[in-house]
Amino acid sequence: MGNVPTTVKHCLSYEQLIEDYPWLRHWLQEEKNITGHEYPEFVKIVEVGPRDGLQNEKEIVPTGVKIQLIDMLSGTGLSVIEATSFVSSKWVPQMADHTDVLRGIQRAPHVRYPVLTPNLQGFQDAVAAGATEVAVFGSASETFSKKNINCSIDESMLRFEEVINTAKERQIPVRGYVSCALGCPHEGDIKPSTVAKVAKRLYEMGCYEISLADTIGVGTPGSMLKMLQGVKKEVPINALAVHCHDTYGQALPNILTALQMGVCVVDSAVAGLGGCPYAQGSSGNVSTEDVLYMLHGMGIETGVNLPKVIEAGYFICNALCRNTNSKVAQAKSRTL
Ligand SMILES: CC(C)(COP(=O)([O-])OP(=O)([O-])OC[C@H]1O[C@@H](n2cnc3c(N)ncnc32)[C@H](O)[C@@H]1OP(=O)([O-])[O-])[C@@H](O)C(=O)NCCC(=O)NCCSC(=O)C[C@@](C)(O)CC(=O)[O-]
Repeated sequence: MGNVPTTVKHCLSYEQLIEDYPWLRHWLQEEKNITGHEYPEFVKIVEVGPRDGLQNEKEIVPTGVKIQLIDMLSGTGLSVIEATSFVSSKWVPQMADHTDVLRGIQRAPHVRYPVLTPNLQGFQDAVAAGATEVAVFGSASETFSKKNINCSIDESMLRFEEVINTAKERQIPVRGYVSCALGCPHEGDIKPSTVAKVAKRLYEMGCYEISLADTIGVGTPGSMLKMLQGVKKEVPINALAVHCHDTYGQALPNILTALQMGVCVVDSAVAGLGGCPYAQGSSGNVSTEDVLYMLHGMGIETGVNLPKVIEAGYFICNALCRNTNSKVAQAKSRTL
C-alpha cells in the first residue's frame, strides 16, 4: 500500500470513513450487510417438507409415512415443522389426511407444528385437530391468488383477517406467506412495492412473521436484494423469512443475499421435496440439508443436526421411490 495516496487508503478503511464522515454510518452499515461482511449468528430453519414438499405428490403418500417423516424431523433439532394443510381435499387431495397426521405425530416439546389455513373453516378444523399454530397464505399476484385460493388479494385479506382475529382470541400464533414475491407463473415480474404492500397488510393484521416466497424459483440475488429493500421499508427485517424454490438453481445464492440483508429465518424442505400444484413448472424447495451445510460452513448456528436430517431425507426418498434433490445428501451418499 506504500504508493497508494493517503486519501485512497482512507477510502479503503471502513472505520476511517465512519470516523471522517459520521453521517455515512447508516448508509455504510446497510452496504456492509449487502457486501456480505455481516451475517446473523443464528438462523431459524422452518422445515416445510411434510407440507409444501408433499402437497404436489401425484400418488397419495400413506399417512403413516407422513407421520414417520415428521417424527424423524422432530428428532433433528428443528424448532418448526410445517405439518400439513387444512385446505379443500378436492383442491389438494394429498393433504386430505391433515387431521390424522396432526393427531398421529409425537410432538416434541421444543418443536412447533404450524399448519396452513386458507380461511376460517380451515382454521376451525385445524384447531379441532389440535393445531397450536397456523399460517395464512396470500400472494403478491392477483392471478396466482385466484388460481391458488380462488379469490382476489383483497378477498383473501378479509378471509385472513377473520382467521387472525379468531386466532388472537385463542392466543394462536399466525404466520403469513406472500407467494410470487420474485415472480409469478402467469404475470411474470412482480414489483417489490406490490410485495411490500401485501407483506405489510399481513404484518399489520397480526402475523408474527412474513415468509416471502419465490414460488417458481425465478429469483436471483439481484431481484432478491431489490425485493427485500422494498419490503423492509414496511416490515421489520427480523419479522421476515425467505422461502426459495430451486427451479433455476438460485435458491442458495438468494438465501445468502437475504442473510446479508439481515433476514434470519429460512424455509426449506428435507431432500428438496416440493412444488406448488398451482404454479406449473415450479420445482422443489431448497433442500434443508444444503441450507444447513452452507450455514454451518459459515459458522452460523441453527441447532439442527445435519446427519439426522439427511437420514430423514433418505427415509422419505425411499418411501417415494426417488432420488434426493439435496446435493449434500447425494455427496454424502457417495462417500459412505
Ligand atoms: C381456499 C379454498 C378452500 C377455497 O375453496 P373454494 O372452493 O373457493 O371455497 P368455498 O368457500 O367456495 O367452498 C367450496 C367448498 O369448499 C369447502 N371448503 C372451504 N374451505 C375449506 C377448507 N379450508 N378445507 C376444506 N374444505 C373447505 C366448503 O365447505 C365447500 O364445500 P362443499 O359445500 O362444496 O362440499 C380452496 O381454494 C383450496 O383449498 N385451495 C388450495 C390451496 C392450496 O393448498 N394451495 C397450495 C398451498 S399454497 C402454496 O403452495 C404456496 C406456499 C405457501 O407454499 C408458498 C409458495 O411457495 O409460494
